[in-house]
Amino acid sequence: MRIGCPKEVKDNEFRVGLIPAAVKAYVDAGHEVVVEKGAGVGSNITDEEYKAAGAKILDSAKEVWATSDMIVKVKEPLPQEYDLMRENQIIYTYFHFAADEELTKACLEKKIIAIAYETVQEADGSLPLLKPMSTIAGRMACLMGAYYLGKPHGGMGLLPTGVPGVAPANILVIGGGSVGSNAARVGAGLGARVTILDVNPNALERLAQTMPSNVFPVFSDSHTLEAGLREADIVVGAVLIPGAKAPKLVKREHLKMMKPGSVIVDVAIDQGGCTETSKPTTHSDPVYIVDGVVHYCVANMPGAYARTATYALNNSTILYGLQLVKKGVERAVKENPALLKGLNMYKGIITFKPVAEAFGMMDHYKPAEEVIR
Ligand SMILES: NC(=O)C1=CN([C@@H]2O[C@H](COP(=O)(O)OP(=O)(O)OC[C@H]3O[C@@H](n4cnc5c(N)ncnc54)[C@H](O)[C@@H]3O)[C@@H](O)[C@H]2O)C=CC1
Ligand SMILES: CC(=O)C(=O)O
Ligand SMILES: [Mg+2]
Repeated sequence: MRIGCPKEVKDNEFRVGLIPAAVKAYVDAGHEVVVEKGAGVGSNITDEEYKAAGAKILDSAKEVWATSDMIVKVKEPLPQEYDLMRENQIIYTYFHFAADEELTKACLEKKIIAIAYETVQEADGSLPLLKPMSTIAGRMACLMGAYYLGKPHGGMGLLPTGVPGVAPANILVIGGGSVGSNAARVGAGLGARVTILDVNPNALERLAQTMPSNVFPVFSDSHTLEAGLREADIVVGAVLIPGAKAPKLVKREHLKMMKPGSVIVDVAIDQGGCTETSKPTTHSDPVYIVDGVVHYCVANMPGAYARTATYALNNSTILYGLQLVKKGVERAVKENPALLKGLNMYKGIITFKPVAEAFGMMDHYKPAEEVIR
């Protein structure tokens, strides 16, 4: 198989789909790897390092897309990449289809095979290809919140650590999975009082056992959410129903109950966001204000810490990527139920139900098990 890695095109996206060690692993398995010139620069990886690992460097994204059987990326294809996708091409990347109807329709029309990192799911419910980036975005969330609490950045002017004689911030984290637990830990490290909400009793139990004493795991319902929003200086949106549009838990009317100059960091924005007033923003223009509340909704947060993120991502993607190329996509997903869950689209058919449901496109849906026999 020929594996291609184009340079990312999203705003301030410095990650790259392959590291040199991953290139070497594919080459050692008997495959060919092509990398777009300069694709690794944002993660401090040179073309020479890719060449030394066995890759061929191509001058343009067009050549990479045109000649590869499998594309390995980080972010979803953007509109300028839609015409580069080819029928039957495997695209192995984050898609977050349920938040993006235009992307869903473009990929269906192009009849690609979409293996979405974010829905590859092991039997224990874990999301091994989302987790490394959730860890990074979670660790960033309270730092971003802290920054935007600063008066020059639109916030109320509260230093989250507090100082002797003045109380620290209250932080509300909605969702206690990978993003939420990492956000809570960093928030606690800053010295804030952290409340973390979840609906899963097992998640609450795990948090209660592992979190520092200034983190309070609480069951999430309309009352605890409202109480948390009223007292919060920073809110972190970290809920997920895998592959589905995020539930809009924070409503427009909630903003009026919140403190003026408080900050919402809606990490769940890549699945549409868990706040009614959230819309995706970029690293170049990360925040906007609604009803006095600062909204930070960057959909590719880990792109800012690309060196760490690229390596963390590859540590997980290579295991499943090798299965795809060694066995071919059909046999690989048949033999590995975790990868089957990652199959979101197969040659013009949606194979992941929450995506079809998000856009009323059930007529384009067939279960993955039926499509791959
Ligand atoms: N913006 C960005 O750059 C990034 C965004 N993300 C996104 O962050 C989101 C969270 O990801 P993870 O933490 O990995 O997911 P996860 O599956 O580890 O955790 C989600 C948690 O939300 C909880 N939950 C579901 N419904 C809830 C409700 N109604 N109230 C309270 N809790 C609820 C679940 O029980 C679960 O514990 C995802 O949308 C993910 O794609 C992840 C990385 C980067
Ligand atoms: C998960 C995701 O959307 C990201 O890392 O950018
Ligand atoms: Mg998008």
